[in-house]
This record gives sequence, structure tokens and C-alpha cells, in this order.
Amino acid sequence: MTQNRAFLIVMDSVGIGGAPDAAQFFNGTLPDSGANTLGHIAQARALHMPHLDALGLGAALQLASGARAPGLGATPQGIWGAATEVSPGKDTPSGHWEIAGVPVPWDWHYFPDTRPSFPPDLSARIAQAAGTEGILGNEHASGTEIIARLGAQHLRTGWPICYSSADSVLQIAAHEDSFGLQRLYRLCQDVAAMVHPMRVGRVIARPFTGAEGGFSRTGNRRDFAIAPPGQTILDAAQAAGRQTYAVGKIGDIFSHRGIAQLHKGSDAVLADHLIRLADQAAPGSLTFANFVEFDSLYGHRRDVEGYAAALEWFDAVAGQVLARLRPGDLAIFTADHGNDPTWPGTDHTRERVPVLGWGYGARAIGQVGFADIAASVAAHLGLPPVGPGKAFL
Ligand SMILES: O=P(O)(O)O[C@H]1O[C@H](CO)[C@@H](O)[C@H]1O
Ligand SMILES: [Mn+2]
Ligand SMILES: [Mn+2]
Repeated sequence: MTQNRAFLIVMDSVGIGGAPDAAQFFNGTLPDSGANTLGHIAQARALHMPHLDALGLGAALQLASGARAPGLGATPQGIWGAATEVSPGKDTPSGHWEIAGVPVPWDWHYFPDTRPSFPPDLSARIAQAAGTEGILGNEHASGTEIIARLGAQHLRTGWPICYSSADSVLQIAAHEDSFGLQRLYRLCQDVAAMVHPMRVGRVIARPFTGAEGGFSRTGNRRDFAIAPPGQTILDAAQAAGRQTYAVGKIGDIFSHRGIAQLHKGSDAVLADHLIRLADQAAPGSLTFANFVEFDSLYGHRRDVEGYAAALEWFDAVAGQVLARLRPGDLAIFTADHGNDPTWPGTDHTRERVPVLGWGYGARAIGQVGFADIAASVAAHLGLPPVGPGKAFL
């Protein structure tokens, strides 16, 4: 058995523009054509990201979209290229599944951006499952905005706040103390059983605390996702007897399949886990990490400065990971979709993503597909081929 280790690290929503089908994806009524998460942030303020740029971040951005980024553009010393998604969704599960070797074979169901957004019989069934007279929200919304607007009414009525977005998702926000966290989880599980058959990708519990004027979401978010419809790189590694470590949202995204050890927490906590795993992960193992705060704290909130600072923070983390790698290791840094904080709306943006790697010297891989990442990781680990992609190593 090969002793080679692999580290697959997703910087959630760090797109680099240039998706050929961006015009078919929308924020409200505006198509995503021209969205460029990294490119537009770098234009707003020069980025200092020496470690990822040395692998080829600036070069990948230019390859994907033609954009040049102040502060980026070193001569690449790593594996570098840009990946294009084929799955018909710009959401987190679609991106991760395809990266893991399973392009989404169906069209997701999206709830319309109307009020009400949910069909009346579904709203009635949600209320019945909650034991309430009705539901609040029933619209597309940003999660922080809707609890500020409806949180007090939720406390008065006890009705759960239900909302959706441009993703195939049904989110339920409820107060941890008055509604109860376990009750919210049970409700989400019941609702997932109603909507998964409709091809709604996820039901997400969005617990919050506080009082009027000061509601805030807690770290107890939980996703109830459809399982990936095929063998992922995690499944393949585990089937081959390899140790698999998931860091962050990876557990939820893959319905906890193919994962031996799961580490969760804020991105700062996840960084510590990833750095430790770079030292300690078992020979032949796969570590699969997701850093979500680019997306959840800055992209959806359209916070350019916060996003820029998170990128620079993460670059230093990447430097600490890379410093711990050894011969036989492969590390790939990539992303699952875009979330351009300069773009109108609050939803993801359809974009290409960077593919940056350590372990094979300087290697220009050009334009690749998301699924080529799984194929490459499988080849590196000496596993049978995974998914429809082609290895670029
Ligand atoms: O605005 P919040 O609640 O963070 O929701 C965002 O997070 C969801 C899951 O990624 C997306 O569908 C988007 O709606
Ligand atoms: Mn995502
Ligand atoms: Mn998101």
C-alpha cells in the first residue's frame, strides 16, 4: 500500500470568475456573468497571500477569467490551474460532490423567489411537524437579516422562521431557548424527509439566541443533506482501508459517509486541526477540509474587507500546513463555487475555482474539471479510479 497522503482543502466560495455558463445563474434577476470573487476583492484592495500565490493563485485567476489581481501573480511553483463545474447548481453540495468525483446527475428543486416561496401544503406540513399554527418567513432571505426582522415575532408566536435562497435549500431559524435546539433538529429532520424526495438538497437548522435588537446565530447550525448519488473519494479511500479525516462541514456535505474522524469548530479551530493533521495524519490517509467562513461570514454578507482579511489569514494557515508536508504528500487547495462580495444580492455566484497543489513541483495543469480533482487524489493515493474525471498529476 502506498504511504502517500492527500490533503484536499476547500476554501468555501473562493471563486476566480470565468464560468462559461455564468449567464444561466442568478442573484435575483441579475445573471452571474462577470462575477469574480477573488478578482473583485483584489481590485478593491491589494491582497497579501504569499503562500497560495507562490503555488499559482494569481496565475490561476488570470487563466480562469483574464483578471489580474493587485498583490498576486508570482511565477507559479506548484500545481496550478482553474476548474470548471458541470453540475447544474452553484451550491456547496454540488461543488463538493463533483470535486469528490460525483457530478450531480439531476436538476435540484429550487423554491421560487416569491412570497410565499413554499407550496401551501408544504408550509402546512412544516407547521404541523412543528406543532404550531403556522410558519414565519416563507420567502427568500439572508439568514442574519431575517432573524433581525422576524425574531421578535418568532418569540411571541413560537412559529419557526422558514426561508430559502438561490440554493436548493429550506432553512429553519428558531430561538435556542424558547423553541429549543433539539426540537429544531427534530423538525429539520422531519422536514428533510418531506423535501428530499422533491430533490431539495438540504434542510438547514439555523438556531439563534438573544433578544430583540440583538439576535445572533449560534454555532449549532446543522445540515440535513441528501446523500451523494455515487462513490466519492471519501468512500473509495475508506473502502481501501485508508484513514479518512473530515475537517469542518465535510461531514454534513457527504451525509457522514466515508468519514472515520470528524473535526468541527470555527475556522480558527479547524486551522489548528488541519495543521496538526499535516503533522500527524496516518500514512496513506485522506484529509478533506472545508473552511466555510469566507462564504458564511463574508460572501453572503457582501463584506469585502472581511473577506479580504479572511483570505490573508487563511494564506498564513496554508503556509503552516505546507511547511509540515513531506515527500509523498499531495495538498490541493480549491473552492466549491463563488460568492462575490461586490455582487448585487446575497447568493453564491457561478465561477471557476482555483486548483493549487503542493507535491509535484511546478506543474501547469490548465483548465480542468472539478471531477479531475477526485481522479488525481485517487491516483496519488493509489486507489482505483474515482468518478468521471481525468487525473492531472
Ligand atoms: O443567509 P444564510 O442563512 O447564511 O444562508 C446562506 O447559507 C445557505 C447555505 O450555504 C445558503 O443557501 C444561503 O442562503
Ligand atoms: Mn460553499
Ligand atoms: Mn453559502
